[in-house]
Amino acid sequence: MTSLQLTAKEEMVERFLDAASRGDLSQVSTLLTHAPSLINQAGYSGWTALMLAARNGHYSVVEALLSYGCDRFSVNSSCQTAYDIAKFWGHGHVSNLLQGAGAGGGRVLPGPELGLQEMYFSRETLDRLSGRRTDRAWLDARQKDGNSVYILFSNLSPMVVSSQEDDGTEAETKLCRFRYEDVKDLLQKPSTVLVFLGVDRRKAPPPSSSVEPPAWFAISSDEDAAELLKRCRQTNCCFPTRPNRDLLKLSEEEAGTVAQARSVLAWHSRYSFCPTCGSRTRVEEAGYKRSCLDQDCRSQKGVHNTCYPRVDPVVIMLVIHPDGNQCLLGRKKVFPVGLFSCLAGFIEPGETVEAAVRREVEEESGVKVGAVQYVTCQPWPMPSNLMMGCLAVAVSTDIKVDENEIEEARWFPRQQVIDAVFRGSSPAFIVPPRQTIAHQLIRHWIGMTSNL
Ligand SMILES: NC(=O)C1=CN([C@@H]2O[C@H](COP(=O)(O)OP(=O)(O)OC[C@H]3O[C@@H](n4cnc5c(N)ncnc54)[C@H](OP(=O)(O)O)[C@@H]3O)[C@@H](O)[C@H]2O)C=CC1
Ligand SMILES: [Mg+2]
Ligand SMILES: [Mg+2]
Ligand SMILES: [Mg+2]
Ligand SMILES: [Zn+2]
Repeated sequence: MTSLQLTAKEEMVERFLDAASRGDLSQVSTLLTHAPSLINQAGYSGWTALMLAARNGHYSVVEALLSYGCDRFSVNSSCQTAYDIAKFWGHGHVSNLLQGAGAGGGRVLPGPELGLQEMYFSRETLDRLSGRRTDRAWLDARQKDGNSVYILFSNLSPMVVSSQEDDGTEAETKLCRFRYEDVKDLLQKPSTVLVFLGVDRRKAPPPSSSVEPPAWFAISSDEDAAELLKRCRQTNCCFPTRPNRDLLKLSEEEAGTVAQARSVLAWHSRYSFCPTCGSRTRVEEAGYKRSCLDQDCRSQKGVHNTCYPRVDPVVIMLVIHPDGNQCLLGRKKVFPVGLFSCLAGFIEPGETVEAAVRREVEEESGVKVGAVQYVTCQPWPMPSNLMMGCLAVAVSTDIKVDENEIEEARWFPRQQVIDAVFRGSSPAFIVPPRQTIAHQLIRHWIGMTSNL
């Protein structure tokens, strides 16, 4: 009798799932009225009625199942929700419905924001106007213009002001902005470095107007930091001391400006002498060139990239397990407790992006990588990296870490990664902050539904 009852129940689940899959709204409703417990039953590979209806784009069935209170967060054996499935199969109306159904509830699974987001440090609010860098008269006029904006750096940190919430927590960090009159004495000092960053795109006047949009400059000063702070009329201003953390608190717009300014200033601080002959150098082209003062130096002849700001290319990669459902993350000793991130490494001379990915992954984790796909990049001004983000597919899975670089590396199942990104109740590990390309690559992978 018991086995007969079980068979009947299994048969009912099958009919229910089949009706959802075909989009048979009346049968779905009838079955649910008689047996409400069917609603979250799963069949083959953990597929529920909601997932099957979503797979085939049956909007009204999805709507009915949601109104009956089905669990839209349940996942199949590939850790995909009905939302993932609808999105993958291009049923935008269904994925929007599933997305909207979550309003008010805590988000625990990916939403449409999982698409690649604008990368922190990459917003270009200034038009660099590189053609103007040699126009001395124009630059002089812009420097003295009362609308021009100066940002002040000490020891490669920009002066910022942090506002505080009532509860004492830090709300926002903003750049302190200065006018020509506030800094003109600093501009006279030989040790000061001045960089023209560009003109404000947000304040571009109509084409017929003769008014120019505000120009932005970065100043690096070796004056005592406490003295520099006195120039600001605001209280709570400071020069942050931990760029990797503190510079991530700026708005997207200011972060883009700081990325440009800090990278150029970091280059000035490292290249004050000619790398070719050791002579002194002269700053030219509005802070974008340093020329050797020795006329006979080889750097004066032919193409010499030592004269221009340097950028170091770095690969950063999320390595996917051959089963498609786990990714490889590692931690360095210096990371905060529990934090795991993508592996990364400097590209070596004469190396392609793909070869650097394969070499760094094998060096640091012992895992061999096959296919490599470029995804996106991020300027990382600590001091001047261009992070090239890739997805890489592993062809071996045994881990043997290089303890000089990495403390630990592990394969993390997709569901654990989802929980960590969306702060599930007890995540197995901590992901890097949203401002990092490592975070964005992880989210990108979660948003992919490669196993469907
Ligand atoms: N935005 C993000 O999400 C992330 C950014 N990063 C950044 O990427 C960069 C590279 O990552 P990392 O794992 O450290 O790189 P690597 O794995 O290549 O290891 C760095 C080490 O390699 C040596 N090295 C080789 N070539 C260079 C070079 N051109 N410049 C500097 N050092 C070199 C250095 O050794 P030695 O010092 O002994 O000479 C350095 O300590 C770091 O600056 C890091 O801040 C990393 C992860 C995430
Ligand atoms: Mg390495
Ligand atoms: Mg590394
Ligand atoms: Mg390396
Ligand atoms: Zn020289």
